[in-house]
Amino acid sequence: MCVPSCNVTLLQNGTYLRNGPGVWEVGDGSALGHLFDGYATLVRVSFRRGRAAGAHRQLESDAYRAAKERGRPLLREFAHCPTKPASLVDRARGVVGLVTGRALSDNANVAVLPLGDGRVMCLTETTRSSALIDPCTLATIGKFRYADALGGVIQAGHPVVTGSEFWTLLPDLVRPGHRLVRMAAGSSERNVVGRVDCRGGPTPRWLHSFAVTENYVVVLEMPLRYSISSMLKSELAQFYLFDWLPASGSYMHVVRKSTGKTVASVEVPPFMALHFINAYEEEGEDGQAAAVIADCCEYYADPAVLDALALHRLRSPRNSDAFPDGRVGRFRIPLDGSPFGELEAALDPDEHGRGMDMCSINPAYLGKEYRYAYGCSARWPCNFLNALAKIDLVKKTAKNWHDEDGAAAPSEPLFVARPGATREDDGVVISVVSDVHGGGYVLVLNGKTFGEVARVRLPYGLPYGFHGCWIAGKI
Ligand SMILES: CC(=O)/C=C/C=C(C)/C=C/C1=C(C)CCCC1(C)C
Ligand SMILES: CC(/C=C/C=O)=C\C=C\C=O
Ligand SMILES: [Fe+2]
Repeated sequence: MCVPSCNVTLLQNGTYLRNGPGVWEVGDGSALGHLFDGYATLVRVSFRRGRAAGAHRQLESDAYRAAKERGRPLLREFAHCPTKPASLVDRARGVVGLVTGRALSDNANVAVLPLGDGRVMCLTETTRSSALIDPCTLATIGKFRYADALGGVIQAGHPVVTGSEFWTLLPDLVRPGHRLVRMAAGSSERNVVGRVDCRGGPTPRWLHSFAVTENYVVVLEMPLRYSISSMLKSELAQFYLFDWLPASGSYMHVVRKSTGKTVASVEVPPFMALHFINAYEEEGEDGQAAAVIADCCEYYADPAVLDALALHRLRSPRNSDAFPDGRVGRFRIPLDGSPFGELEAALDPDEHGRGMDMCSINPAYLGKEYRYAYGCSARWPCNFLNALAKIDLVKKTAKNWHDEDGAAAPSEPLFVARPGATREDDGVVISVVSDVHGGGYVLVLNGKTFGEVARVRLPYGLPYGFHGCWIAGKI
């Protein structure tokens, strides 16, 4: 569906793409109940010669098609289990569905990623969700078929994609750990680079994202572990598919990209994080990397954020059920064999406000020492993130943006650098804002001042989305 073009002043031509959940009801009101479960809705906003034009379209996953046909969700989503098996045969079928991944949803609503070779991939955390889309029409082209025999049913929600390569982690549900894999642009074959073993328990940890530096991959182990019994019994565990087991410890691992060897594995204070922001190497006096610094959006070691994103909580009166506090959690992981790492707030959370998640950075600083991050925050107690923040990690300050009535929900602010820029914050920040009246607009902020460059009002509101990307030039 197309929206009318609007006059805007912009710094370059290109296309903003965003993925996220958009449809929670199928059939006669049969509904999914969690933000993470909505069937994927893609959004495109193309900027050309100072004008913007947009479109949105549903991603045609098997899960979405089957739910529409049968009038109810049939596959296991993040927070949804289809009907409980009534007999032993049903249970055995469930186990086969799990081992093959066929019982798990392919609703690719988390990320949309240009692979650097013209292909654009959408995915969620099931391997079978990986799909290719046409960035222009937003049509679903088909499944992304990996040309390798790595198998496995689960993958990280956030591969790290540069212009030339794709890194991801494949959780191993049998021997708790993650395989680190790499795929070159233009190829569909993933190669195993190494493996990280999970510490302290029989099941792997949940990992939505990981971080990279120039030479290393940083893998988190928080106390949220896959519940194998939830999978086998087709029941929800304490936190959907996961159990919170703080006694099993929290760890951070660092793997060298060139060898796949784990060079550090340290215990850290308990934490809860979905998203890394960035990571980089800190030099010692000898000029060699002495530590890895990894920043994430951290919820004070409280998994309650997962429940806070249930739809009944998001639809409750705004000021009850306030969204859990968050901070920029900064890990320092020593590379000298010390057994412990540190975790502290990178700045006083009062600077950005309550809540902090969905960050982006200037992509040229991926894996390098950086200064600025842009994220969603909560200026006032609210059951959703209702503001945007530009964080200065050197001065430890933040600039904030919020809609006039303070109640709109702006999605992940995506930083787009100005071509030829030399300053880290020289560019714009794009966010799609859903307002409380059911409408919305595309917001463009100045990356440096965080002042408004443009608002492009949409003829209808769009749901809150997850992660986006920028494709420069014409697609
Ligand atoms: C949006 C976000 O932070 C996390 C999303 C995670 C998802 C959608 C995980 C999905 C899964 C399924 C779709 C099937 C069962 C396995 C699991 C990995 C939980
Ligand atoms: C943390 C979050 C949304 C918060 C909104 O208030 C969404 C996480 C999405 C993961 O991809
Ligand atoms: Fe995410």
